[in-house]
Amino acid sequence: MPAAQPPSPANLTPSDKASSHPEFPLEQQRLAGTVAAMLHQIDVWEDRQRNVGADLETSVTMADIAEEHAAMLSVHLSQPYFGSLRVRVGGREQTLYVGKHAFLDVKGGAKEGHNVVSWDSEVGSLFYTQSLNWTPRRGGLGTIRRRRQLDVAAKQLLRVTDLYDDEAGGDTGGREEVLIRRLREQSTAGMRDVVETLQPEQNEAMRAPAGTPIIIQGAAGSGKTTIGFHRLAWMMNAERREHRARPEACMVLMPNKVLAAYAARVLPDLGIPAVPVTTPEAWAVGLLGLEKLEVTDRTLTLLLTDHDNARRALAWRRAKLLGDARMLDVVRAHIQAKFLTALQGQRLQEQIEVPGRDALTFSQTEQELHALLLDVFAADPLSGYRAAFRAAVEAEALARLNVSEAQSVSVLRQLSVPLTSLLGRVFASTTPVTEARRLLGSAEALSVSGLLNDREIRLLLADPLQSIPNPRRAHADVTELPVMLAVQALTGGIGRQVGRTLEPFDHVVLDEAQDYSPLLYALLARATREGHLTALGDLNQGMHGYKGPSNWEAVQAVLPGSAGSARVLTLSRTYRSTRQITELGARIASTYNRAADVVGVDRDGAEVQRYSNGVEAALIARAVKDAQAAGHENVAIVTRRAADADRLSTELHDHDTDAQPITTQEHRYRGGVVILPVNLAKGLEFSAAIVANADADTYDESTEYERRLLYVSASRALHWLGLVSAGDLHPLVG
Ligand SMILES: Nc1ncnc2c1ncn2[C@@H]1O[C@H](COP(=O)(O)OP(=O)(O)OP(=O)(O)O)[C@@H](O)[C@H]1O
Repeated sequence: MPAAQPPSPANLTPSDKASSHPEFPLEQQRLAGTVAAMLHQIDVWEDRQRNVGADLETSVTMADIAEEHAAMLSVHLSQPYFGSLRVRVGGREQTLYVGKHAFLDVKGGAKEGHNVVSWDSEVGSLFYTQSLNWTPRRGGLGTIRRRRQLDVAAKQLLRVTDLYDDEAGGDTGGREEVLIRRLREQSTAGMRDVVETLQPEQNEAMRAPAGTPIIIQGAAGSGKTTIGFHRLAWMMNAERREHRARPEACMVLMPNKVLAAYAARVLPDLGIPAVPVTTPEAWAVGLLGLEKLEVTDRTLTLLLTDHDNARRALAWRRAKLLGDARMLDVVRAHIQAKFLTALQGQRLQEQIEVPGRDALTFSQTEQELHALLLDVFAADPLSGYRAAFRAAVEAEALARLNVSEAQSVSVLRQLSVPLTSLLGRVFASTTPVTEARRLLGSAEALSVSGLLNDREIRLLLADPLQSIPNPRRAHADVTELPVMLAVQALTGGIGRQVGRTLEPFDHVVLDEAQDYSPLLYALLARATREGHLTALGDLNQGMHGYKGPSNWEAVQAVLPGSAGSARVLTLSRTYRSTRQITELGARIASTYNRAADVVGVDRDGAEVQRYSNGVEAALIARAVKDAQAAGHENVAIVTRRAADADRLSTELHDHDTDAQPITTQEHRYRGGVVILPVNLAKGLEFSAAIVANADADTYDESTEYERRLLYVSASRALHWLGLVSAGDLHPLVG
């Protein structure tokens, strides 16, 4: 059944029956008034003659700031708002308009002004909740009388939909109607914002008190990633006060670079284009200063290729233990012992010249240095032991020599060389990669903390991955990377590089959070302001249980919060796909996940199309044509492996089908017809998806991991899904 061209603001016109709402003309008038008020304000800001201050410099600054305001507001002229709220406070009724950007209509005045409140303000939240009462800041009781969605595009009102109306008996069902209209739209080449249709439970998760670490748990398509980005934007609002975050001081971590680039496209729409988006591995190797390091996942290779169950179990348990949060203290105890040993026999004695004073000597005995280092360990500095020890010795010198502030620069310069050489003797041999491996290869080093029992130490010393080759280049395995990062964090520091110093991130968002170890969480918590980590994940979708936490409690335990301890918030509905696609996905997921019963938005679509028993490339080409004939431009062909995608993209040429391959992390998704392996498709979504090789040979039915991959492949489509096999289709989807 070919899908009709789904409606979108672009192809809706006011002549639709939507304009039949009795207040449509009134709202139209109001919109014209708001646009005029905004235009007037933009003119005022752009008029450099008006923005004059006491002197030239102040005038230039004022004019620049005004121009910046004008530029920010101009972006929102075409859609000043998307909804309104009729509220009653203290016996007075008022209508508030809600948009993506706040606007204060100075000229219009408080009464008939065309003000717009921002979606991420406290008042804006009232548009999304289910509750009908609230306590305004000034006290008293506020009541919601009406919630109204206003579809606006290109300064035109397209549709008026009441979501709740006191006078019409309360809930109108309009919220679901608006949501379904939105979900019928075609996919784009980037993640979209959902500011206009945020659902109540998503709104609540997004607005969990700032300063509280949160873990958003939800099934595939429940909007976790989307909500994580919205929370980040919400964190930038001035109303968050001391918790307010700066875009450039935040970080988003996505599981691969293709997804990172796809998701980052939502940032400008949310008004936060400057947020860095990267992957945990890229961030880790960058911090280690080893950008060329190849990151492997040899445990995964072993789990997929080795049939010796005992060895597989050993590899799994060892990887789990490497990511255990206790490893931070294991590393800590080991390197502290190492540095204290290296300090033995060291002392410092230096002649210092200070003009106008007799020759001075600054000296530190081994015992004194030892005491300073213990103080540094106790302070647990963000900058790491090395920098903090240097600062401690310098502070000691300035205090002992009792020099003026002006003289201190010269004193520190004279101390610099001998101090660097002392630091070299104590810390130099500790590079994160070698030290982590030294620790993991020594029973003695592993036992220093007293945290690991003999069985655990033996497990870490074992090498179940022996048979899996290592690359020729310098490499690190994903399972050992967090231990290396722990060495780095404690010795050289961890956080956001600002010039030559490290500062904590204002806020960090971690996607696919079920695939990262508690140790990584402990390190991220260290690198970030307290309580400012948002993790998005689904324990049921875990592809890499050996790397991830066994439960969210293990993560909560290592995430301190300044405004409350870590909370797990669950999103219960899924939004991505039509009923037909959601049902097929649920069938696959139910084979490994008893909690697979997710509630999807009930949206009807095309039947799932099946193509089998023929020439593979010809069948895929036919599926692509069918998807396009059904009106879908963004079509993905999902393969099991990158090599299949490369081969098929060539073979498809013989069938007049051009599919762009996305087979490495360096490729970017730009829309159109693409062909990509399932590991790079995770997190992406397309109007139509075609699962290539959807058969039991490719996705081994007896292996849970393979069934999980089949689920990921089959759950990428919004509207149209095709399943292809040269032979019979996989029993789970046939
Ligand atoms: N409130 C909403 N309004 C409109 N669309 C929504 C809403 N919430 C989610 N969506 C849409 O649902 C789809 C899935 O969202 P998203 O990718 O954030 O989910 P996810 O939980 O991270 O999925 P996965 O686990 O598969 O990565 C996207 O197309 C998103 O735009």
